[in-house]
Amino acid sequence: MSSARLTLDQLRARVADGSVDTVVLAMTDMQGRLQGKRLAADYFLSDVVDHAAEGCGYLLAVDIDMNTVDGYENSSWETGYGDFVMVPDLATLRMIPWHPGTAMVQCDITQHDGSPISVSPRQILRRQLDRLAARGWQAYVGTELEFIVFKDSYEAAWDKDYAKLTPVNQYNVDYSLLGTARIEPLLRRLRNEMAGAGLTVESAKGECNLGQHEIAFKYDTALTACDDHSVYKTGAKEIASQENVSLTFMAKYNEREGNSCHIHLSLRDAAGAPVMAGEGPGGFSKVMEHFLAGQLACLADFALLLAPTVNSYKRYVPGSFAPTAIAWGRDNRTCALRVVGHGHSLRFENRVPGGDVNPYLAVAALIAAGLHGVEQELELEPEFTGNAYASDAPRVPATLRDAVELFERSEVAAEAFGKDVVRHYTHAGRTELTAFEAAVTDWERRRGFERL
Ligand SMILES: NC(=O)CC[C@H](N)C(=O)O
Repeated sequence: MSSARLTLDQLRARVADGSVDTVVLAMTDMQGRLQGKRLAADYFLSDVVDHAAEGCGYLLAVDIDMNTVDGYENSSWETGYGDFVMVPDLATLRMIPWHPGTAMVQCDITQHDGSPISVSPRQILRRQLDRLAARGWQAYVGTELEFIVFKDSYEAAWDKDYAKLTPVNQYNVDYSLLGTARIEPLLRRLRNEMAGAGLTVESAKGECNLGQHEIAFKYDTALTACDDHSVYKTGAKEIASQENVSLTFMAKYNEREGNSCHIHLSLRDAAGAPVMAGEGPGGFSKVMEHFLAGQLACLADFALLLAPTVNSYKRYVPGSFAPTAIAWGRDNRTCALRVVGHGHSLRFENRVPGGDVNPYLAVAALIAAGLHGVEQELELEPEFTGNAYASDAPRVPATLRDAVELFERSEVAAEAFGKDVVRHYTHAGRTELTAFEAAVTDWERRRGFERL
């Protein structure tokens, strides 16, 4: 456990001496957002630690706008929109340095009888981690979120309909120290306060789009990496808001470079020895060959879990550093799957997810894909060299509609995640498509207002 994490005894001591008065009880919803309640710290200690708390079951059945959506099995008007149980996972207890006197705990979501709610993202990941554990393996994960910062506050951005915002940099600031210096007070707060929340910060760097930046955190065990990702994403927006600016993780803010969330994954055995490194070609083990072959085999089927919105698919543009080709290469940024490192650090990077990804669902998808490759002993195709944008390799699905249909039909998905999970997230995808089709966009107005 990182030293910045809190034990329950440490929390008790801080509540007793008055340095903590609030505990945020948080869960990650389908969209990857932290939802929950702010609890009086005394109430958390006296009641919630032992008896958990309740939240409305619709938190795993609404759309991004918090609209009720018909057709979900877990929660609906028919079921009376009753509560589920938010069970704090005390291993996630941490300070939230950007709010005074505040700690946070993240939750598993269960029925009242204690059985897990299968469509909860954290549970979906746990199920895949259990499958790995049955083989004696543990996944290590790093998620790399990019974001774009604007001088406008969130409220001002809303009032302007998110048009004509002012990015904090006016030119491409990829690796630019001048570029990061422009917003170092914000970046420094993000780095230091995330460290205070228990994340291990590595670095911040500028990126290609105007005002685009990335902060890198050290990899961790898969569940912790996803928990931390959720805390960071919410926290970054909260800190930006305190600084009177806004930042977005949306996959494609404009027609320039999108916001990626590359996900790195490696496996270790119970003794901590690398599972992916071996004596085979390229220093790969047989497990690595099969696991990577599984990624190639399932990427299109599982794209919905890597790219959940209409907007996600706009990133996949040739020459944008976002992938279009389902291929693997060694340190090749034109492939969806980029293999890097050796020995302990040998891992693959899946470059498909954007900043709108739900990390629990994406990491679950990567593990399920890998295990499919291992179970079926899939043979790994030769490494791709050169420009995969110009190759005839299979393509990353081009639209959310394609991804929904592929996921719905996928036998591997039904087997790995369960049919209820496939139905649930297929329905979420279709809900998003229906909302999009009902929207009249600024693009349509520009095309049609005068000229048509
Ligand atoms: N650092 C990079 O490779 C850039 C990634 C690019 N911004 C994307 O959306 O995929």
